[in-house]
Amino acid sequence: MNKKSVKDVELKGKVVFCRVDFNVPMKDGQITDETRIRAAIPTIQYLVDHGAKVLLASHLGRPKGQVVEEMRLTPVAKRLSELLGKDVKKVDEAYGEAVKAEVAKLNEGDVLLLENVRFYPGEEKNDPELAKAFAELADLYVNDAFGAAHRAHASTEGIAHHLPAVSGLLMEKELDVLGKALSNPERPFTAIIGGAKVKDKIGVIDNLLEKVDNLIIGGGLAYTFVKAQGHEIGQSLLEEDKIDLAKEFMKKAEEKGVKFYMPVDAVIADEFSEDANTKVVPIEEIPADWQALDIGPKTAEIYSQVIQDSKLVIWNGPMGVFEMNKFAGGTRAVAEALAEANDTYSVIGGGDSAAAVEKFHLADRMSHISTGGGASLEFMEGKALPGVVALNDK
Ligand SMILES: Nc1ncnc2c1ncn2[C@@H]1O[C@H](COP(=O)(O)OP(=O)(O)O)[C@@H](O)[C@H]1O
Ligand SMILES: O=C(OP(=O)(O)O)[C@H](O)COP(=O)(O)O
Repeated sequence: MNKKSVKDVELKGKVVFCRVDFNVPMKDGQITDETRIRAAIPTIQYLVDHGAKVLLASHLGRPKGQVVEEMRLTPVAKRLSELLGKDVKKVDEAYGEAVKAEVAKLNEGDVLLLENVRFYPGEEKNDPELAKAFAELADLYVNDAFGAAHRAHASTEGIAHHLPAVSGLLMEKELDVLGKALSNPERPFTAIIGGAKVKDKIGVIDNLLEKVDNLIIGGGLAYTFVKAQGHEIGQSLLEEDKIDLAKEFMKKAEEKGVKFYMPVDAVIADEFSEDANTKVVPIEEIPADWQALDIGPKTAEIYSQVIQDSKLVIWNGPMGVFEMNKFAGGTRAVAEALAEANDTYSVIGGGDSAAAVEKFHLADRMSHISTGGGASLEFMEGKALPGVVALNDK
């Protein structure tokens, strides 16, 4: 990588504003998957070992510029403290006089976690004033938040214009591994796109159609495409204003010779709940008051076969609502197919996809689990990541 990293700069005695991605899944105040916290440890430990005073900043969820009690980073500070084996103090703000006072008390090797940066409206707007306020806390900026590197926000991009700015070790590793996989992809090259962030991912598909041999669609995303094919989808997830775009993608796939795989059957439910009544139906037979919450077994079989026949697979987004056992079958089938495909280089991206693989105890059988979903997709599309571009060149 042509960007400076923590290894290229003097750290001793420096106050370091280190942006990490602690956007972990939570349920009832408990962290349900700590992959992203663990992934940030090497950089934090490196900073500690080299005598820096470490300020950690992250977002959690999408609080939209307001304080949302359930999105405080307090549970993360507690878990981080256990993982690091040292006290991690947490403040309830992310900049300002009170925070400065805490920073002034730090000794070399101390770690202080700031509050969720998305509690401030300026964060996502990349407000230069907020970026300056963050920068005023520190001597050096380290970006280790690969998962948020595709966002040009005050703590991921703006701040880098006010301080010396370098990458963390996780950021460096992600860019290295993904870059190598993509520079000359082995073929057949397959992308599997699922999950629920329809708006974010639908644009990515356009670019992927230029690169891949097979494109597999699953998860909540799929039903906008199913609707575009002319089928009724009942209460399933739908992005109404993306139906025309979905049609265009299917046409483009055909023109480019990209094989486009969509669900042929689905597990449907009469409500969004673990206790729902469920059945498996062909994709064109979803009743009006039911919703599709997983791909069906026939679809899972077809997808597994495509995976077996691929040399490189990038997977982003679960095939169904895997958090509920009744709707985990499709995601499990895809994960197992990847685990069993010994000749296939598998790259898993996205917090939820990583959590799913972890849940099925298949994590160590994947070639690379990226901490970034949207970020890894944008990188693989060949887009510049603003959080990386803003760092100092070597
Ligand atoms: N058919 C579906 N309907 C509604 N939600 C779904 C469906 N399939 C998957 N999901 C949800 O998508 C979420 C993950 O979406 P997303 O954040 O886009 O993935 P990732 O974090 O892997 O990038 C999961 O919480 C899952 O429950
Ligand atoms: O979870 C994240 O993205 P991902 O679900 O695409 O992996 C990152 O923390 C970025 O979060 P955002 O998509 O709310 O900007």
